[in-house]
Parts: sequence; structure tokens; C-alpha cells
Amino acid sequence: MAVPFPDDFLWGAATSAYQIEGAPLADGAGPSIWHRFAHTPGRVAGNETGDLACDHYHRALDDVALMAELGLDVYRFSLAWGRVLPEGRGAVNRRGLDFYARLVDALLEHDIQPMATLYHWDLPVALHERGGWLNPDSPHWFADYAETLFRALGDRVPFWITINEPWVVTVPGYLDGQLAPGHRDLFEPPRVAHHLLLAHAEAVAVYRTLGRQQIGLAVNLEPQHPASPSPADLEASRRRDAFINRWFLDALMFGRYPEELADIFGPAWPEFPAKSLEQIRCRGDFVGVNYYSRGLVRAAPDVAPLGAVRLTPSDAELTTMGWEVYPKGLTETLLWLRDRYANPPLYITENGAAFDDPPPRNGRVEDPRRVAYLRAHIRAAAKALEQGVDLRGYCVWSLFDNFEWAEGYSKCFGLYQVDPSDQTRRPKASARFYREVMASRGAAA
Ligand SMILES: N#[N+]C[C@@H]1[C@@H](O)[C@H](O)[C@@H](O)[C@@H]2O[C@H]12
Repeated sequence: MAVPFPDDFLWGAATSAYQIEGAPLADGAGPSIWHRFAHTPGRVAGNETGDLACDHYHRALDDVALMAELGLDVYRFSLAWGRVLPEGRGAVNRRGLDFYARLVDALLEHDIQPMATLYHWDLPVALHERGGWLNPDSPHWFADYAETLFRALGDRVPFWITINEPWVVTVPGYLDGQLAPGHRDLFEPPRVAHHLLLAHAEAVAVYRTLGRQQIGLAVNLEPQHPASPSPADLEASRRRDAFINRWFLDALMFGRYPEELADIFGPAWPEFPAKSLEQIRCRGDFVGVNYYSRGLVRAAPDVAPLGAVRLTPSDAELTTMGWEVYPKGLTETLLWLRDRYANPPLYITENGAAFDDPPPRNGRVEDPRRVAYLRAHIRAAAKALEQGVDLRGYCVWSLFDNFEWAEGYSKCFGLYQVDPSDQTRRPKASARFYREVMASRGAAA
């Protein structure tokens, strides 16, 4: 492939604490809402939990050596809030903080740049019991936690992501109840979202006084396409675009929410004070883009609150998550960000696919569909770069097969298969492919 990727383009892979670390209560760590949620019968497929996951908490240094052998430029991971602050506030747990310091130092020793996500969904239970993200103090709790990490690791971590996918924290967490904390309430999501945005802005403000590197927000984005040219489907597609793609970014970039949200939430949509909207207005240094697929939208007036449903195309290739393989949507998303928000610096902080991989044969795991998915999406990113998008990096989701939230371990996104019997990491064909892509600075895609 003709290579538009600049030499300083960062190739990486991504994980998150609860999905790979295991040992959620080790060394003084406080429980998170995901520890509680996974241990609540019926919440996770097969009642699986992150108690062991990929045992990364005990294997981190070996895993960093594996990342170096793979050839990563950057490694995106998350910090478990409850490891560092077991009560979510107050006393620091040195052993928890030391785990992350060792991880960061090992990455740097292997010339891998750390990209640290402060919050990847695992709120300390102690804070949830104070109302969690519904509590107006939650932005201050988060900013204090962020400051603790900035002071401890800010000299060594060049990239910070405040919150991973605030939309997923808000909607599956508080509207439809699929993810922790499993609430189902129309009135809670708007307040949770507002507090998450205030939390991001407060953490960025603290970082500006302490740090000199890069800080941003990672958002899940998916282009919305009407299932037909009918006015109803066009309107439903526009509503879903506001609900998923513009809710958080318009607030950050413009200091205002999309007007569709007041229609969608109706009486559940509060009047937000202008002052707090101005506080939220905060571009940050980059936008992290988590892209997986597109939405094909049909109007569904009886489906509250959106009045829209996402269709699964009958003639499309699907991942085991039921998502359409749609690489063109990545180019479309990146160009949309360029045009709507004045070409902000972007990192693709997650892109990948779940497929049912075969067991290893002669120590090798063949995953040709994931190789094809990654190649197509890297090429789609290249198309956006060639059109002037300020894209600076790409992280595969994920380094390892891991705990896929409410799906448990049944959905495998990894470049490496993890043997549950002994935690052996086995590279898949996609790991070998991605190593070539990185070594060739994109040309092998
Ligand atoms: N589902 N799925 C895969 C992946 C999930 O494992 C990540 O934790 C999230 O940030 C985002 O949803 C994407």
C-alpha cells in the first residue's frame, strides 16, 4: 500500500484494567462497580468475572516484553481507580500506585510510549455508594484522583485519556442497564453525562497546571445511515447521530448540547446552567476515536426514547458482536471530525473485531477474518490521512482476548489468544500481520 503514514505515526494496542488485570482486590485495592456487577448473578454471561482475567497484574513485566517483541510504539492501558484510591478519595494505596509505576517504567525501558486512561468504567464502589456519577461532587472526586496520578506519573506518561467512552458509561450504565452499575432510568443519564463532562474538564484544568504533554477524551463513534430514504428514517438517523456521536463532542467543542437531546429525553432533560456548559467547553489536546462499525437506522416510533432501531444488514459480514464490518465508516467518521470540529488531532484509540478463533495448531492461531478487518480499517484510516485528517496514531483493540464486560470471555478481540488453563499468550495471525504493519510503518497493510 502506498504509505501516507508519517514516520512519527504511533502504532499501538489497547486494553483496560478490569478486562485484563485480574486480582481486583489485591494489595489493598478497593472494589469497583464492575467487581460488584460481575459478582451479581445474571449480569454477565456465564456469571464470569474479572477475578483472574488475563492475570496481567502478576504478569505485567512479561507482557511488556511481549509488546516490545510485537513492536508497539504506544500501549494504551487504564488505571484502576480503586487500586490507587481504595475509597475513591483520600488515602493513596502505595502498592496499587507502585504497580502502575512499574508498568510505566517497563514500557519506557522498552521504548513503548504509555497512553494512560484514567477511567475505563471501574468506579470505586465507595464512590458509587455516595451516588457515583449522579453526585454533583463526582467531577471533583475525579479531578482529585487525576491529580494524584498526574503528580505520580505525569513526568513519564506522555498521553492521558480522562474517560473512556462516556456515552457507554451513561447509556448502557444508566439508561438500559446492560453494564455496571446496571441502572434503568430516563432521568439519570443526562445528569451522569453532564458530570462526566465536568469531570473531564476539571481534570484537564488540573493537568494544565501540572503536565506538559497530551490529554484528551476517548469517544465511541459510529456513522448513522438511514435504512431507507424515507423522511422518518432520515430523521431517526439524525436523532441517533446526535444521541451517539454529537452528545459529548458538541458539549466539549461548542459548549452546548445537540438540540435533539431535549426532544429525545423530553421532561427528563434538565436545564443546564450556562456557567457549567461554559466550564465543559474544553477541546483538550486530542480526540481519542473508538471505531467498530456503523449504525443502519430505521425509525421505530414505539421504541423509547430514541424512536429508532439499529438494523443488522442481512447481506453484510458481521463480527460475533453482531456488528457489521464496515471500514468505510472509519474514513467517514474521521472526515466528519475534521469538518465538524476544525480538524482536531486524533488518535484511533480502539479499532478491532471479535471473531470465533480456532484453538491453536502447532502453537499458531489462525484468524484470517481479523487480519482482513484490520487491513481494511488501516487502509480506511489511510484514506482519511490522505484527505488532511490530523490522525496521529492507531491502537488495535485489543492486545489480548479478555473480559468483554457483560459478554464475559465469549467474545475474543485479541491479537493474542490467552489460554485460560495456564494464561499462556499465543500470537494469532493478526499479531504477525500487525507486527509487519508496524515494522513497515503501515506499508504492509
Ligand atoms: N464491545 N467491545 C469491545 C470494546 C470494549 O472491550 C472496550 O472496553 C470499550 O472501550 C469499547 O467497547 C469496545
